[in-house]
Amino acid sequence: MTEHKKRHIAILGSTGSIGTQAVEVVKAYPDQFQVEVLTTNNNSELLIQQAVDLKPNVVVICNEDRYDQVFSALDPLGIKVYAGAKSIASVVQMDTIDMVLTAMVGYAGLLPTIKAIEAGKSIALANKETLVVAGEIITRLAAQKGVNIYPVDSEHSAIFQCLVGEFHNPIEKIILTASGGPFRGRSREFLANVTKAQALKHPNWTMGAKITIDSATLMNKGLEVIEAKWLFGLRPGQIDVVVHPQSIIHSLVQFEDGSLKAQMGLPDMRLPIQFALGYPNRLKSDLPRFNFMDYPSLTFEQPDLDTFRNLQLAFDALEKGGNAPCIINAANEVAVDAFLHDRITFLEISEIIEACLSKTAFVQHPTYDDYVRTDEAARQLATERIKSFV
Ligand SMILES: NC(=O)C1=CN([C@@H]2O[C@H](COP(=O)(O)OP(=O)(O)OC[C@H]3O[C@@H](n4cnc5c(N)ncnc54)[C@H](OP(=O)(O)O)[C@@H]3O)[C@@H](O)[C@H]2O)C=CC1
Ligand SMILES: CC(=O)[C@@H](O)[C@H](O)COP(=O)(O)O
Ligand SMILES: [Mn+2]
Repeated sequence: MTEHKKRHIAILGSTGSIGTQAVEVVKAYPDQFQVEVLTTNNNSELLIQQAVDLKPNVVVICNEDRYDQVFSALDPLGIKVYAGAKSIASVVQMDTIDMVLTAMVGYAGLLPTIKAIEAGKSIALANKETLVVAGEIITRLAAQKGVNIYPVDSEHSAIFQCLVGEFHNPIEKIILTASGGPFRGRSREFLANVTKAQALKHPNWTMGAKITIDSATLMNKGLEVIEAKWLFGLRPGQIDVVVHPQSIIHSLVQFEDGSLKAQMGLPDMRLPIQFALGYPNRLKSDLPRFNFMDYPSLTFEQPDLDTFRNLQLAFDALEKGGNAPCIINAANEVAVDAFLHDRITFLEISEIIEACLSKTAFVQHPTYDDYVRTDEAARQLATERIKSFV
């Protein structure tokens, strides 16, 4: 990015946790960024507010029932308004966009990311589910189109930051840090009775509900292991997880000479967001600084894979390959939603994912259509399984 040319950004999921922080970042650097597109699922009020503030060319509201409300607020300002999920997949291809930040949650991120890459847009990737579901076709397509994917996820941003200046040096392994979530150190007996209110209390990060539950089950770390494989071209044996309850070291790279590089900082997503949006420049910021005296000990533990089954299931899916990660992602999305609606217990989340992994038809070399079919089949199986619990 030159100092004179603004980067034109589409923020998909602008009303969520990452989306609102991205809006904060772009507002802090008006000479660096121009927002072209904002999208939301349902949150018409916040979308209107953001659009009045940032004056994008286009907004998309997925929920078609709210189109009229958004249109009547934004059309007089000359902002185009579209409705429906399909519109997101087409607006990302607009000529005026340089970079697409994928900050929507879940499988819904896959198609817009494919369309954005097809149109040659740089990707700032928060939506880890995209790479979990279809990492092979996404990375192949990005390579074909010469598109860079910049990680936003804090661990992957940390690894990317460690790799800057080292891209010619092979990685021996990476170490993803995990907070351990709100139930770190707890037994399965304890987990049997935990509530959604307890699971939604992340010790270090304020995030959307789905990823917060994933952190509590350690599925977030499992998804991140798979995300890392595709982002950094690693074999399963090159990815370790260590529990680091303070979330200060965001992850590490070990090189072939044995040297370890880590990226550290206070847990604040605005930093990885602005690193991805501004790459290769580090933008001067007044975000709070880390003080060693506030953290007299940084500690590390082994993850407990017997208690937190989801992390093991994600390693299993990674090892199996093909559509297995797509299966666990779909089952997890359905199970987490059911847990958030008090329809299943915390431990039943893993039971559902395990059942879907063993019962959904396996495809070794999936096409995009295979992923769509796998996602549907695994969701259906998970839904049936949930009904059988009631
Ligand atoms: N939050 C964080 O700190 C981190 C998040 N991530 C990843 O970033 C992504 C976003 O997470 P987060 O911001 O926490 O999530 P949120 O739930 O806070 O926000 C999700 C955003 O996506 C929109 N959205 C939800 N469902 C759909 C859909 N089906 N189609 C289109 N848009 C949709 C939401 O709209 P509405 O407001 O109407 O619901 C909202 O704007 C996830 O993939 C997550 O794993 C990664 C690292 C850290
Ligand atoms: C902020 C971020 O990147 C999250 O993915 C975070 O890592 C969640 O923390 P844990 O999954 O380690 O609890
Ligand atoms: Mn993360």
